[in-house]
Amino acid sequence: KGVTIAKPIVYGNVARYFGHKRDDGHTHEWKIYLRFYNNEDPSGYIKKVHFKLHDSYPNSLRVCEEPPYEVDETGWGEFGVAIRIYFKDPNERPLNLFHVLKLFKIEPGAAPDGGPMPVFTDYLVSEFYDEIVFSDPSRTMLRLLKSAQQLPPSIATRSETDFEKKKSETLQSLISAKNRLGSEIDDL
Ligand SMILES: Cn1nnc2cc(CO)ccc21
Repeated sequence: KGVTIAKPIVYGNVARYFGHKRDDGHTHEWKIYLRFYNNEDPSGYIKKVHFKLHDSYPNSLRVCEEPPYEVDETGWGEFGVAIRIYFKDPNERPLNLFHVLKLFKIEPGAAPDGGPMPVFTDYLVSEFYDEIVFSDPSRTMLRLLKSAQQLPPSIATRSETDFEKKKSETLQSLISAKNRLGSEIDDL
């Protein structure tokens, strides 16, 4: 019968340049986050979320026991962050995601030697859309997955990228490309 439930997620980071280097060497404040699409409240089926920062951060393993699943920090460097999602159903293995913290844009060829130049833009977003797919979840897990409610829309939970707009634009470009290709084939 094979039941699969897909839960759309968005994860990534936003970053803002202070405008200068602070005495402690920090140049940016940033937030790394895991959000669920349509602002769904996953706390019914998610036990906790771990964010493993660079080892040189004090207590580099940050744990979120409830939503919002995010870490606010300041710093100067970009590095990989391991995100681990633990589910309430002990039969569901924890899920690992990986996100490279992005603080600056790279302007190719902007450096004096023609190489890439990191540019400190005021505000930057680096986020990705993905899905958690549950295959044949247990009866209890299935109930929890289906009963998830929506969270009250708060500023914090609004995703930075308008994925609905991106989705329709992508669909439109695919349709026009298909038509163009079709007419080219007709002209052959
Ligand atoms: C790698 N990185 N980038 N920014 C950082 C800040 C700290 C805390 O002072 C530790 C490590 C950091």
